[in-house]
This record gives sequence, C-alpha cells and structure tokens, in this order.
Amino acid sequence: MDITPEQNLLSQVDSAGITQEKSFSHIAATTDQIELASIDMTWPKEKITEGIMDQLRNLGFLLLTNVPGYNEDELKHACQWMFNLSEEEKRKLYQHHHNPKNTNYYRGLSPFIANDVSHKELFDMGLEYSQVSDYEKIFSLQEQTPFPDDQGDDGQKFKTFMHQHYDIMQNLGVQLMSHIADGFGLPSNYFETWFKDDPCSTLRLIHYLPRKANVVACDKLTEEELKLTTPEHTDSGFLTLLSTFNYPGLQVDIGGGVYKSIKPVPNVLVVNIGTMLSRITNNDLKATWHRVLDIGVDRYSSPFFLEPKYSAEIPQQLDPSLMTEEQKNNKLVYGDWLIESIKRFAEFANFQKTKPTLSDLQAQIQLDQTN
Ligand SMILES: O=C(O)CCC(=O)C(=O)O
Ligand SMILES: [Fe+2]
Repeated sequence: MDITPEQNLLSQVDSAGITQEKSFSHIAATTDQIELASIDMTWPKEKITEGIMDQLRNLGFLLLTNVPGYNEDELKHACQWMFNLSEEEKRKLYQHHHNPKNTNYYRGLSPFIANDVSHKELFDMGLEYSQVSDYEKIFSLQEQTPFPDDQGDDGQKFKTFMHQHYDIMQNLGVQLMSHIADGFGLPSNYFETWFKDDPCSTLRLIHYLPRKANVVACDKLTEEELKLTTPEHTDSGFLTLLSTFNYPGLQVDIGGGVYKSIKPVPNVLVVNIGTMLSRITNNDLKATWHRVLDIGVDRYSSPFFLEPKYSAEIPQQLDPSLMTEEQKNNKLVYGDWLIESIKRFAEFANFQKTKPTLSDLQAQIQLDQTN
C-alpha cells in the first residue's frame, strides 16, 4: 500500500491491513481481532435458537454459516458492478436531495459527501414495488427503487440478482425472528404479521474509499474522525444481516467503549440487532455499538436491514407483565417512528409520512408558480 507523508496520520498498518494510528490509545487497542461465534444454519432448530439467543444476550454480534441460497461472490460482483458505473449513470439513480431531477427520495444512490463523518457511497433498495399492497403503497417509505436501465443485459442481471438476494435475506430475517420468538417462549410465528408482507426492509450496497483517495474534501474532520469510514453507531431497527466479503475493518464495542476488530470470514453473514428490537426485549438482547475503520483500500459491504411493514403496531415490551395498562394501549406504528427518527438528518427534514395526493401536487405547483 503506498502512503504519502501527508497521510502519515494513517501510517500504521497491522497484519490485517487495518489502518491504525499510534498516538490514540483506543484505536491502538484494537489491533487484536476477535472471532465471532458461528451459528450453522444446518443445525437443528433448537440449537440455532440457543446459539442466537446466547450471542444476542451477550456481545450482540454473531456469524451465520451455511445460509441456504446465499451467494457472497455474486453479491460482491453486483456491488462492484454498481459502483463502477459512470458518474452520469449514477446521477440518474441519486436520491432527490442529491439530484433534484429525480423523484426517488428514500431509495437509490447516495454519493460521497464532503466532510461527512461517513466516507462512502451507497445504494438502497426496497421490496420490489409490484409486491407492495395498495394499502401500504400510500406510505412514503414504500417507493420504487431506481435501477440502471441503460446497461442492457448486465443491468437486467443486476436487477434480477438484487431482487433474489433481497428475498433470500427477507426470508432469512423472518426465520431468525421466529428463533427469537421461540427463545422468548412466544409462538414461533409471533412476529410474522409485522414482517411477512410489505416489509420496509432495506438492502444496501456500500462502497468505502480510503480518505486518501481524495474523492471529496475531508479537511474539516478531526484526526479521530479521519480514521473511520463509518462512525460508531447502533443500528436502529430490528435485525441487520451484513455481508463484509471477507474485508477487515468492522469493529464492535466489547464493553466500556473498547473496540475490537472482527476477524473476517468468507461466506458468512454477520448478524446484529437494532435498538428497536433491544428496546422491546427490555434490553435483554443487545444493540451493540460498532464502527468501520478506514482500511486504506477500497472496501465493499452489504447490510440488509430487516424492518416491519409501515403500519405494523409494535408494543412497548414483548413481555406484557412489564407494561402498565397505559403502555399496553400505547403501541407505536413502525413507519411513523422510523420517519421521526430519520427527520433529524437534514435531507429528510421535510420527509412526509404519506405520498402527496394529486391535489397536493397541484397546490404545490401553483405555489411554485406564484413564488
Ligand atoms: O460496512 C460494514 O461492515 C458495517 C456497516 C454498518 O454498520 C451499517 O451500515 O450500519
Ligand atoms: Fe451498522
């Protein structure tokens, strides 16, 4: 790896290819890697449930092996193909706030952003729009994902593969939720009404570049921020099924703010949970903080965020005995909650819950003309 003197901040590279900085102890403490416990999807049902519950109650991260239908090589190929498209082609897929000509707000591409604490471009897709029921289509989170239409057979193959992979991840997510239901002694199909039809799940492709690639300005970031391409965070929803394509760089907080690198393993999915699932289990299952290091070279990954349908009514707690009568009557509508939580990001500040009706659009056009 070639590193210029200007990048001496990023000058320590460990054996896993992870960029490290000597003078910051909490980063230096992460050179040793941890191996995540693996759950083999060919195990008997009870053993899978036990393994999942145990990991989610402790570290909050685990690996899944032998996932039926999962094709890591093809997913990586799809990821690289997408991010290798020309800038002109990519602009056609940008979300509205990155290209005002486009009408996709929630799905599509988002480019590298100058001085952002994240350093990545990403593509978000939702459930194939033709599969969404008319009722759920009124909500803005259900939106047609834009695909590259001018790429002939390759574009078609990409789209077909991505829909297949989405369905495999969605079904796997529902299966894992049934293990979690079993683990809490609930009926196995307890979560099915939330997830089975019309899910708002997002399949994301991510391309990270090292900051030294200079694709966008990073001059306003602190030295700490420059070491990461995704700052520390917890995921927000239910389950995340992540493909890291055997790249290093993912780190988890093992407790007290101490981060450890996860040893990359080929052909596995990394599983963790979001704050919403943690919250309704009374924090019995852990939504663990994690982050991604700048590894000094291109990095690809693909998280699938399992999410319920917009209108799913989520109780405050899975265990009714932990709730007051008032809490029992105070369920949260998943999509409303999600929109409230994304509104804190400037690009979604005006995001509406439902799509505009024809008369809303006409009123807007009149307003634009009078201004
Ligand atoms: O790229 C990775 O390995 C992790 C990404 C991540 O944590 C996220 O997108 O929420
Ligand atoms: Fe995450």
